[in-house]
Amino acid sequence: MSVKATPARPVPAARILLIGMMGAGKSTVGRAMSAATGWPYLDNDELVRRATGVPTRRILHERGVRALREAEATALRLAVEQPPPVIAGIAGGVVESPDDRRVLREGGFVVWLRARIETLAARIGAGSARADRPWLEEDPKTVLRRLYAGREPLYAEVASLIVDVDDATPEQTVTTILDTLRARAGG
Ligand SMILES: Nc1ncnc2c1ncn2[C@@H]1O[C@H](COP(=O)(O)OP(=O)(O)O)[C@@H](O)[C@H]1O
Ligand SMILES: O=C(O)C1=C[C@@H](OP(=O)(O)O)[C@@H](O)[C@H](O)C1
Ligand SMILES: [Mg+2]
Repeated sequence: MSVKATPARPVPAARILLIGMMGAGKSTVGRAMSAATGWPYLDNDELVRRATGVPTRRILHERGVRALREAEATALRLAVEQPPPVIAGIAGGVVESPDDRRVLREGGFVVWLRARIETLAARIGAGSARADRPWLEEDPKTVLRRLYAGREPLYAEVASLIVDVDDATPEQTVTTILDTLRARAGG
């Protein structure tokens, strides 16, 4: 399948907030969208480091899950303060907080990159992608299933757009999102 190299019309400036489970492709799609649009991409990991001075993995190991969630909630608030156009990759777990769901809904165009457990496990179950994800020290599929069961309705609740990413390249997902923004702006 070919991907449009040049958008038919300019995409209206937006604050795009990418959400979804770890391994859904938030960082990859965010960077591909940045390359396609020239808009800046801010990743949760980078925002956490900016807010706390410490990488996400170290926060988890040294201060625990509560501290990591707090840092990721702060990162979300930094993301929604950025003037559009901007793209941000939001931590997978922030939807578990009602307050953070409100910040998401009010903060931008929320895109849920939805993927099956099998897709997530295949993408993060091995190699450096797994090493970077402290949550997956047990069996990845078991962890993913448990987390996803609680989060699926919450992602649905906050999403402005849902994109199924299982069979899409990052570039195809970018095109889907940008086409939707253009269409919603009347073009
Ligand atoms: N559409 C895709 N097809 C195949 N692999 C992908 C796709 N999107 C991401 N990946 C791979 O999956 C892994 C996780 O992607 P990443 O962007 O880090 O996800 P997230 O930020 O949502 O946790 C990376 O190794 C990445 O290269
Ligand atoms: O889903 C989660 O609970 C988490 C996902 C990770 O980010 P990615 O979604 O970029 O892997 C990171 O925020 C943290 O380890 C928690
Ligand atoms: Mg990521």
